[in-house]
Amino acid sequence: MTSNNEDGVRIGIIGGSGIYNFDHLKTIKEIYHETPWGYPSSKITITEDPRGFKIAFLSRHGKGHKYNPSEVPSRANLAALKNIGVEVIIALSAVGSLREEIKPKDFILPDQIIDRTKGIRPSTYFENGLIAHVSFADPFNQTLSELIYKHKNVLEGGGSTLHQNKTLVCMEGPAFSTRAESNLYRSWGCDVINMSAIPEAKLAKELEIAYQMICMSTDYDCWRQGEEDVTVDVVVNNMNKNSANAKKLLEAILPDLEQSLNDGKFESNKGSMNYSFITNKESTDKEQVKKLEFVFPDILDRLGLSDWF
Ligand SMILES: CSC[C@H]1O[C@H](OP(=O)(O)O)[C@H](O)[C@@H]1O
Ligand SMILES: Nc1ncnc2[nH]cnc12
Repeated sequence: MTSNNEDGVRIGIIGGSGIYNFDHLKTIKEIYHETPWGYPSSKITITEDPRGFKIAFLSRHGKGHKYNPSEVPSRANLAALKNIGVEVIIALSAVGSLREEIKPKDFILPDQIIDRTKGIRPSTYFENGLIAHVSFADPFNQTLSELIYKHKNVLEGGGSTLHQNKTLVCMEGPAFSTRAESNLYRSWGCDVINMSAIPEAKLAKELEIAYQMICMSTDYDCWRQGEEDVTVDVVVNNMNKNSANAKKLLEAILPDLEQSLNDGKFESNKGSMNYSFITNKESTDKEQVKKLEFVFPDILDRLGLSDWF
């Protein structure tokens, strides 16, 4: 399978609960292709901004919100975006707040994750005879986080605050947390909670994509006395209010992001996986290498196996 980046798309946006399209930009086309890891959760919409820059939008839970967080085909989602040329992803997510000072309708840029998923989500491209261990010490891209944070005043005008460098706990779901769990996460130093950052952030690292999640607070989960416990109703109501702010923030970020891409500020991710492969040549599985060509067209060169096919 070959790379398909003739559209020159370099930026991807993943929409979460309550954000199922990015329709204030001009739609150029929709793409829905199968990847070696199956179909993505939705068509990818290729849009063009006023400066002629192409942006790919993908809905994490699919049209009409049909995949629960454990079912989201994250490997296909990230592979499809990488295959069309995406180098940078901004992922949107509705989160619960575990801190008094992070109010519903505030936005958060996490810099750390605690993984409380249960191992039931496929979360690597490197298995079955081609193994690699990616460095995941810093799950988000700090350059991207800084770039987004510079535009915090876009939100402050509307009374919301943008918080930076917070710790996100990603739980399995789909049921929300018990009160004891919510308090436990607070005692661990977690600031916000969702069900979506894992494996998305891991897979983005494996694909050498600069990835930052913009979290939008919708509720105080269930730890806060006197506050309504989280329900889908509360999340959806507050996401309806958050989505206008999310689009405003994205509009402010995009010109800056495009300039940074043109200036090569995200080049350092490229080639980072070269230090992660561990399988020796004799034990490497050819089928697995073929599969990975979809996301790494130069995988044979990288593995020193150019004489293979
Ligand atoms: C609809 S409430 C729980 C749901 O909301 C968040 O989704 P997303 O991250 O895609 O915005 C959270 O992670 C859960 O999946
Ligand atoms: N309280 C919460 N727990 C997990 N995911 C969420 N998404 C929005 N609010 C949430």
